Amino acid sequence: MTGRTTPSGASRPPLSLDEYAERARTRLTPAVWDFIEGGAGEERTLAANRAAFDRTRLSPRVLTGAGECDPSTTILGRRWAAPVAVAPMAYHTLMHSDGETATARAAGAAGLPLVVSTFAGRTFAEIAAAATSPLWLQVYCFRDRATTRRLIEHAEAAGIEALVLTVDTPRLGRRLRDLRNDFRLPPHITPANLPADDADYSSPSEHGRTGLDPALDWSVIDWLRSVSRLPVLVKGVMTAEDARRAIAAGVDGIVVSNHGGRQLDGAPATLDVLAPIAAAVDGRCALILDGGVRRGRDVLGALALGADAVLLGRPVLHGLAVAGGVGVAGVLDLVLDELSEAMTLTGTATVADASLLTGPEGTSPARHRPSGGTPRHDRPRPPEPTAELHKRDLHRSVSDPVLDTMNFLNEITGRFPDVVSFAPGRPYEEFFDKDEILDHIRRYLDHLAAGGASDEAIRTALYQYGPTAGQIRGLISDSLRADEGIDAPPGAIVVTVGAQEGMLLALRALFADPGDVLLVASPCYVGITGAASLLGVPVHPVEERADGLDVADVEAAVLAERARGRRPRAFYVVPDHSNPSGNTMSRRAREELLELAARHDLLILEDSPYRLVSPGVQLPTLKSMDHARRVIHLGSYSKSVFPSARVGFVVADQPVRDPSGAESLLADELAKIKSMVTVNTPALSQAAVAGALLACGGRLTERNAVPAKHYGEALRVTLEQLDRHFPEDVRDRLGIGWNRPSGGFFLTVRVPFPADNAALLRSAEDHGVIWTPMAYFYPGPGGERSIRLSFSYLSPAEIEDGIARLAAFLQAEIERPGATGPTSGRDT
Ligand SMILES: Cc1cc2nc3c(=O)[nH]c(=O)nc-3n(C[C@H](O)[C@H](O)[C@H](O)COP(=O)(O)O)c2cc1C
Repeated sequence: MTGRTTPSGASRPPLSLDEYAERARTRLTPAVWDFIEGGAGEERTLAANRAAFDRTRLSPRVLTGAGECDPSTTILGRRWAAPVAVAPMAYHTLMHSDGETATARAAGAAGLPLVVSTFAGRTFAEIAAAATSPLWLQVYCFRDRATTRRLIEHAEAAGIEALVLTVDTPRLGRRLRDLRNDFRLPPHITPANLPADDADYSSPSEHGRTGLDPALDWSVIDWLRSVSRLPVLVKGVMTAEDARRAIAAGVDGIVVSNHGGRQLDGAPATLDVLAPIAAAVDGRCALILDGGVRRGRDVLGALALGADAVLLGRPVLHGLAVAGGVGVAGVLDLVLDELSEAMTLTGTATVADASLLTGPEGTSPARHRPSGGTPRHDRPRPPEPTAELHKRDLHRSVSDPVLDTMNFLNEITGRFPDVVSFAPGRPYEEFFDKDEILDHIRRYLDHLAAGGASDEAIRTALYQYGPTAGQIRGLISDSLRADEGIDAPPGAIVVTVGAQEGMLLALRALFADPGDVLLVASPCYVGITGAASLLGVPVHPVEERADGLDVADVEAAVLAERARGRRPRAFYVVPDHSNPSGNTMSRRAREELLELAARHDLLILEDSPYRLVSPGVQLPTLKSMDHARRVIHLGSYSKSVFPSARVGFVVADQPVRDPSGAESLLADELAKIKSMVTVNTPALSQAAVAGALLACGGRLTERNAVPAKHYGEALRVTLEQLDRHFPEDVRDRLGIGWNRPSGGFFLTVRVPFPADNAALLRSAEDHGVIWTPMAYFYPGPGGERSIRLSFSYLSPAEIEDGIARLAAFLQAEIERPGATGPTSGRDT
């Protein structure tokens, strides 16, 4: 260790990060010192960062019984020894020839992550070989996106775990010290992970001006997601509003940063903007702060104001300059030691408790006020600390808006119980008889007895765990043959808890590689996109045209994904009376889709729950037309029997060969997965559905003749009322239109204004009618000016009343000033 010589002649390690800085200064050339130490302009922001921490006061708390403190924390699912990581900084090789490898080794020894700069001086492979703790990549987005993409791909190949997009650098700030020094990198200092071609990296500011993309907007997050599946953080957010935008863009974390005062001089100190940003973020993603952290207690101060962790910048470079990796280790150990001291003296047992501390010159939060003069024996026992979970530590799907889609609707329905609701896609309740369910179960038991089953066997079938793939597969197989022309042996069927479980099983089994993509017709039933989100399956929406799905669009999507190096694995579609659009694929389109599937080795997930409750003759299912076993058919009895049974099924007759050459069916593999999901579909539910199938000889079309007529009538009344309120000339003038499905539960109405949650609220509040914004069903942008009307749950009289209310709402909305301006997304 290179320490200074004390008056007594002994060399001692630095006792503070400032001492490290002092020693580093003497070891570096003035120009390099200025390069790392300097800020932009008059360095007001640089100074403000530190001053904000200097103002911070932490109140000591005594006799808390906290004992040994635990500074460890979990960020993006990984345990860190303390809430500190090394900030991304260019060219560690300027400080020491080992550069980032030394830093990575020291960070690993301390159990802290390193954020590797786009301009690292050592290669990702070298850094990864030295690292033993998480590595993240800081990303600068270049004008040439291909360079950025390759950078990310190389980093991913080396095992980088997250991307930190720096968003405060459309150009480099004017750093006067560098300008005065005419600072240039020595020829041997180059960015090891960027192309060494014609780019001149010697002047960072000059390269920044020509290389960095100055026109980035929030869509860059989508772009990053399209090139990488890694978590994405944005670094450089300084306002609550931008934090909200970042969350809306789907980031996994935010770094509150002013780039260590090196960009906009005059920007506030990061610590000063932290609290409002933390309030806006509200635990929805990881929140990290950097700038001016120079002591362990600064870490605690940032945590107290809502940060989950901090990045340490310049002090790491100081350590590196002083003694290479040993110096970095010294710096990190010192910070952790100081943090431990601060935690212990403030009675902060864990980092979660840090939120209870005082902020800068703040006051102690009420939770920590002493309990006053209450006599000891009367005092209530302090409450047991409850386990507190953070959303950011949960799987990212729980923050996916898809999984939240229906919350707003439910909330509105609860608040306005008297509205006419065109929202729920539910069967009409008048068709249910409270005693019929018992008859169904009785009939099934009689059927088992008639088949020779003993009382004991029947008892077992009803009360015990059952076969995973289901116990009514024979009846389902017969019914599919009678009703749908689908020839599926019982062994090719798995009985599921609703079609929803079928989707989950099929996706889990089929999507084995991160490059496998699910294509979906869009707008799309949220059950499938939600399941894909749970499983981390990437989704590529294929947009329906006004008159339905065009198979050429599916092919274009297949080719586009192939060009990106991903494998389109399956296409999900509701061919008949689709939810949500109501469209039906023509026979020709079905044939074309099957041909396309054969041509491109694509599987089709066919989901068709509305056929058997729709009037008239239905087109053949894709599965009945499928002679090459390309179609996996997802079935549901929710509409054709009743939804509370939660019984569905999958027909998966695809042969699966294992390495020894043995063959099974995909259904067998799905059953294995099911054994770890729901074990088996409840026997009671299967018995009820079986009884219903037996009652009609498996012919659900016959059983549903009356409901199908009713739903057809509901559709007719809905269309008739729309026509009545908006005759052709009126609807053309107003810019309103709708499709005319031939069955199902839904239709789409196009409107000339944004049909968003705010409009829905006005519709409920002022006009007593509810519908579903079509945008809910688009995996990407789209549907902003369309609504879904569901007519299945309403009587003709309610529909008549509801459409009159809807007409009044549409009229009022069109007359609202500015309501019919353009939207950013596509309309349907
Ligand atoms: C020499 C130096 C190089 C830097 N290079 C980068 C970089 O390549 N990418 C980036 O996002 N931030 C970069 N930063 C900013 C840091 O990541 C961080 O925001 C800042 O240094 C934190 O402030 P602190 O140094 O006061 O701790 C750099 C900072 C310094 C001092």
